[in-house]
Amino acid sequence: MSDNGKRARDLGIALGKASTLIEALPWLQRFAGSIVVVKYGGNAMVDAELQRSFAADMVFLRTVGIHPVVVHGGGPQISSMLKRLGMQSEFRGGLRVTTAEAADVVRMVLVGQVGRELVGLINEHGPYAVGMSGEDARLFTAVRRHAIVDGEPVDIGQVGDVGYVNPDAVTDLIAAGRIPVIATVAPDADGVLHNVNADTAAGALAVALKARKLIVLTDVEGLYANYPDPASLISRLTAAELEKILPTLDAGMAPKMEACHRAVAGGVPAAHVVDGRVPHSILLEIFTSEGFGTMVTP
Ligand SMILES: Nc1ncnc2c1ncn2[C@@H]1O[C@H](COP(=O)(O)OP(=O)(O)O)[C@@H](O)[C@H]1O
Ligand SMILES: CC(=O)N[C@@H](CCC(=O)OP(=O)(O)O)C(=O)O
Repeated sequence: MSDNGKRARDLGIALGKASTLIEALPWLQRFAGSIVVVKYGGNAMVDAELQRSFAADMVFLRTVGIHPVVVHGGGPQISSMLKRLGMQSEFRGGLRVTTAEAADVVRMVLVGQVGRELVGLINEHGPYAVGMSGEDARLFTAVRRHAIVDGEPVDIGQVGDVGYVNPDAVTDLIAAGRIPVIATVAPDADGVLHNVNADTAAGALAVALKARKLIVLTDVEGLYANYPDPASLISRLTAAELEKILPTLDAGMAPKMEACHRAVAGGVPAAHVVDGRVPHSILLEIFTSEGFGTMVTP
């Protein structure tokens, strides 16, 4: 390539970067000062490089004046620990059957392992992340729930929905410029520990915090009308449209889409499912005009 050709190419690349930055301006203005709840899922968190880019994204959001709140899962990590301990691990209707012994392992893995690792990765950038669980300052009060299998309710032990949220501890951390990193175990009204699905908890927390957005990361591009046909990816749907297809969804997607529905029905202006396998997918969703993944609106 000639010198002129190289210069033209370099200029083209530089202009492309500048246009990406300027495209972000209206979104930076729109979302400054608002809370974004991000659900970081087990399957999108198994790759070390992706974990690092996720941590950088959270710090990026904080640095531009958005308040990220991380709710994390850890399903694969819990399954692997239960296996190491020689304990059975079974899912019914997308939820883990949780005995009292298993609930202790869930807490140990989510709070003591997955949460700690995420906090550590974010804090490589500065003293930002503080880990907590649904047990801290009564953040979540769980109510026992059943799994629905073939249309019938089935007892699956110490598994809870979020009955009540007291978000004060989270808002205190936000006000102090921290990034809350939340594990989703929670006591019920009698103090008994329950295992709460992380998508479910993120939806309930987004409502309680009056978040501007809920973003659920996963290991597919978004919601497919005809899973796994890639041509059937839904980029946008309303809560009413989602309500119609919720009963038809498979175990993996059901809690995510239910959480999006709960958030939007509870006043959150937009809920998104985005591909956590793509580095910086959260930034692409928030700061580009096209968005990314599936968006649910009221
Ligand atoms: N309609 C659908 N659209 C997209 N994914 C679906 C759909 N139905 C089922 N799935 C499955 O749901 C999975 C995501 O759920 P899950 O594995 O529980 O995620 P995570 O660990 O991120 O919480 C996808 O990998 C996909 O296999
Ligand atoms: C009741 C229930 O199923 N709880 C989940 C909690 C963790 C979770 O939700 O993790 P992911 O987001 O990685 O799936 C579990 O035990 O696996």
